[in-house]
Amino acid sequence: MNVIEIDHLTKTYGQARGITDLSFTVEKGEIFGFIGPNGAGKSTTIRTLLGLIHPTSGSAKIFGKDIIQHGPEIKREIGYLPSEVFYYDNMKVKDLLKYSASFYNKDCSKRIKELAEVMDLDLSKKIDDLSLGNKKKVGIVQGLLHGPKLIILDEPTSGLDPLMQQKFFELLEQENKKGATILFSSHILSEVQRLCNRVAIVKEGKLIQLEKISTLKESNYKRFKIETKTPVSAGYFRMVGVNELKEEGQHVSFLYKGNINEVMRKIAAIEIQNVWVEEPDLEEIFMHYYEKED
Ligand SMILES: Nc1ncnc2c1ncn2[C@@H]1O[C@H](COP(=O)(O)OP(=O)(O)OP(=O)(O)O)[C@@H](O)[C@H]1O
Repeated sequence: MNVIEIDHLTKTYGQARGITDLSFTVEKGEIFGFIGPNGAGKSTTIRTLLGLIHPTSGSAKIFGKDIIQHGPEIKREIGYLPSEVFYYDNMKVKDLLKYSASFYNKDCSKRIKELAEVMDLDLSKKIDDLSLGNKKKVGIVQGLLHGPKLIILDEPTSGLDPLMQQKFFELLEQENKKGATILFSSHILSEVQRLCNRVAIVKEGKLIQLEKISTLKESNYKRFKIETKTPVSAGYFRMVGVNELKEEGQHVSFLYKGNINEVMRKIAAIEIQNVWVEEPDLEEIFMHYYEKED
């Protein structure tokens, strides 16, 4: 079952491009990554899904229901963490969270306490006195307190220290195990790689790739690092499938995509000291997509 269905969604801001003809689906139970550089259209997509802005054309469904016709009903089952959180600074954290909880027809007080404990958030403090990271934690608790079926996170980790990021990810994994579907927007690839099953890559408002993280990593490039006994002649490894070739004396490195035997034969034909074949991280693969598309 699809929790999110985006169908040829376009949003323009006057003359400015937001997103263009975007289509993809997110299945129930997925942790779905939504990656792209600044200005790619991630927030525009999310804000459209939440009914905060209206699409110029196209449509989208959440839980099988049209986002415009059934907006308020859908939103009760969504937990949303915006990229930037703004609050009435004078309020205490617990009062703000109580107020947020009042929008749902359930008692969220126990869950608020649990979440605050996990995220190490002091409920008795005034919002005004909180650091940026702690304000972010308030947003996290606010987004999760009602046990939403769909969690939408827009660049959620900015401002959180590594320990808190880890705790936050564990929390998301627990929510996912309990059945929540997660849409996780980010420009930080390592966190998407760590958390998500599938990913949509957007660039300049358009979808350029939709892939399982495992496929994205496996079916593509391998990073070769080679140490030779004597310096190799310049361009020795320049062959079809080799990218980002760096030759520095006895050290050669490149990304390779293609028939592995061909590159192995090339390596075997010279005296080598050492060789490393690694999975490139998503960052490297991602940069490559972008270069290719430019
Ligand atoms: N209110 C607005 N008015 C005009 N243009 C806008 C508005 N909001 C977004 N845009 C434009 O739409 C495009 C997509 O922006 P969006 O904020 O959706 O990208 P993003 O991928 O979320 O990037 P970021 O990570 O920087 O938030 C950009 O070119 C941006 O300048």
